[in-house]
Amino acid sequence: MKKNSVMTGASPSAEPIVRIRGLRKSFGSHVVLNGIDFDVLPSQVVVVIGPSGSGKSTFLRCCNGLEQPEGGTVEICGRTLVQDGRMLPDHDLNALREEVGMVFQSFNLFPHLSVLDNVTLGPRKLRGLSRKEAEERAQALLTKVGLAHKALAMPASLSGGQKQRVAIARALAMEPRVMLFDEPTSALDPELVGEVLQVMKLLASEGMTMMVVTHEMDFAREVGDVVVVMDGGGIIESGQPATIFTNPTQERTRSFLQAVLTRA
Ligand SMILES: Nc1ncnc2c1ncn2[C@@H]1O[C@H](COP(=O)(O)OP(=O)(O)OP(=O)(O)O)[C@@H](O)[C@H]1O
Repeated sequence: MKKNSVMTGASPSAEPIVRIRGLRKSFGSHVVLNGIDFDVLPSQVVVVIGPSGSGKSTFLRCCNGLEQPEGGTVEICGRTLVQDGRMLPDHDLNALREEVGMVFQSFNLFPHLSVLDNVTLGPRKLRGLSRKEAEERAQALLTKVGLAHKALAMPASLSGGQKQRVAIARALAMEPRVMLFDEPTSALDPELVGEVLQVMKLLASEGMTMMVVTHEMDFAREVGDVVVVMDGGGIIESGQPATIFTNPTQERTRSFLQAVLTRA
């Protein structure tokens, strides 16, 4: 079900959950982010698209402190993660990171732990939940992602789509305020993409605040409240999917969309 802006509560006057100002990041002399300003409002689904190498993943990784920017500010839930390129000290950084769930292209499950233990580890170790509490929460989340029957399985026995759904359950177990998805379906065989997108659509319909880097244009069009187009280290335009996909203001957006949609 596609949300509307009333259901999302994402009114322009709402306080942003993620607030980014002047974000700059380089690798050596290569400027990857050239001063990004952006807000993510509660319950918004922001889909970040753009050509390969345009800085999408780096942008996302700066939003939970996985990359250290040289300049600019990132605030999560009103607390400062990075200011003028300086990160929070480790202890505070870890606490703030718990507000931000991240799902990677490559799943990153712990291979030596069962599905259930993958999902309970964070809440037990970082949130101090008892095993019983953590397992109850994990079972509910595994049910939500359609994998209750795999609780005792090991990651190696799962398909890529199942691994990614476990990774989503694991991130949700920390009860994050915002979920970041970095190309969550790019490593999957085409027939497994749908089951992961379905879970993401469910989260969106429940009002989860999400930032999603993806090459899945149908997802961007159907589920995104805002589509952000990156190119050359900056946001070249952003807006509602209907506008971005039918009437982009930038020629670069038009040619990018033409290229990916023709390829699909
Ligand atoms: N750790 C790193 N060290 C050096 N260069 C890097 C590093 N991470 C990213 N880059 C470079 O930064 C640029 C942006 O990379 P990024 O992964 O953010 O782009 P992207 O838009 O997500 O690309 P893709 O769609 O191909 O994943 C690329 O040129 C990449 O090679």
